[in-house]
Amino acid sequence: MANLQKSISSPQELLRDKAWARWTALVLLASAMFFAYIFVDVLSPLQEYLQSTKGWDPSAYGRFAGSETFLNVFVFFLIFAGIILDKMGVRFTAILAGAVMVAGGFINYYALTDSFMESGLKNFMDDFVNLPDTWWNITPFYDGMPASAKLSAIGFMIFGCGCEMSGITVSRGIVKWFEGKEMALAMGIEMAVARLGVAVVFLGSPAIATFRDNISVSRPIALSVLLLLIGLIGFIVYSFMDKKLENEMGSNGEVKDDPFKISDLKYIFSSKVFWIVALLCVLYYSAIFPFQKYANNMLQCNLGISAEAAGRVFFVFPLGAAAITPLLGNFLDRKGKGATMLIWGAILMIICHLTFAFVLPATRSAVIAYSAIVLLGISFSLVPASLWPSVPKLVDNRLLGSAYAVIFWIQNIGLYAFPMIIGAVLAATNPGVENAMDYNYTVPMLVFASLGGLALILGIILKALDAKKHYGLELPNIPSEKSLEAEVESAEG
Ligand SMILES: C[C@H](N)C(=O)N[C@@H](CCCCN)C(=O)O
Repeated sequence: MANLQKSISSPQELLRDKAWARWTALVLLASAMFFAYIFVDVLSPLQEYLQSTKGWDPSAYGRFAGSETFLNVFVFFLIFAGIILDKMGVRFTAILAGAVMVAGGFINYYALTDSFMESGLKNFMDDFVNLPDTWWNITPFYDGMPASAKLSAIGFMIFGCGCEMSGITVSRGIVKWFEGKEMALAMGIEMAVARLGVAVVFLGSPAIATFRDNISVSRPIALSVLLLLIGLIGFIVYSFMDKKLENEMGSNGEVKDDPFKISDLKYIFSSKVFWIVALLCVLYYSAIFPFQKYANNMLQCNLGISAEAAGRVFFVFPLGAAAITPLLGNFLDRKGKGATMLIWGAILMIICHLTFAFVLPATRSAVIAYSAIVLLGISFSLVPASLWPSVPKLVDNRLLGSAYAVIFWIQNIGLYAFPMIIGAVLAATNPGVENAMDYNYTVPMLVFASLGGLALILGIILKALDAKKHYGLELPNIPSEKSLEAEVESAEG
């Protein structure tokens, strides 16, 4: 109805009504996310080389990997990012987020260069950036951690602020350009492009690091900082389009929201349906991204194969998700069924993790491994394709940036905690195991399956609540011609 009212009161065509313009805006926003996701995982396939050339043992690597979410979770950066987004708008926040990613990326690159190793800063990091390594220590540094890992962690945590800030800004930007149009398809394409970034990196990063048999871990990271810079330029170009659209909206009598006030955050925090979505998000994603960190080794242990071979099996996961997410987004735009898709996504995830827990160790079958990974890819399309486009149906537009930010913040807590929890569970259930190929992953996989079980319960509650309160989660984003005609008739008479 809101869209219909907008179209009744705004006869002049806006920039976002032109297909070429809104899809160009999407290309600019999605490219920046593609480059960001490349950076997120650029070092993931290089663990072995980080150890041999920079002395990073598994704990140094683990602390570095966990640092990405540190400032977002513990310094509440994501909450501030949401407030900045709602107060300052998409274009300011996009450029800020892009610049923060470049700055963090550059620090991470510098930490891995020879110049850093010869600098006074290295000695400073060795001597002064130390914290006692006790069991409760959740900081990204510990005494004895290589200086390059410490500075990399600082760079990565700054990058993580920019990356998550970009994530919420891009979602907000897509709503701005695609609301009432192909919104879920656009979000699906944006996420698909990001997944391609992850797939590209697992093949490209080792090839670039070992170019001409001269191993350099700083080479792929230098290239990805360059890509982040291109992403920032994309955000700057986007900001001109955003400005033009906003000017048109102002001069066209387009619905103007009340300005955002921080006290309005109480509407988000007091909304029951918002909490259900946020909890569903943290439970579901905690069984996906942290699983990704252990998947290679889990496949190695269950199938008795090398890390490279396991990587090739797991490669179909981001690729499959990239292929299916836009199709499901398109389905959601035209047919709806968002809450049902969330439920099916959780069911498929439970089946996959239970297969990894019980069936794979018993059969050691590559066919079963591939089938489960493909199913998980479908699950990882169903949930993101329906979750993110559903948020605008639950939250007022002017609070949308903050709403995405709070969901990301809660999700980031899970993303920070679960890699550690799973590591601890793996160690506790495999006492005395020394060879990394000999781990039994049944209990960790059961933990992931339980997260899926809880997400499923929340999905069912969400669907029931939607049926009662009519949020429209099961309705299409693009109103059918019939329903538009009916609305026009009722508006006229
Ligand atoms: C990790 C990040 N917080 C996240 O949730 N990413 C989502 C995409 C959210 C939409 C970004 N515009 C993902 O599925 O990767």
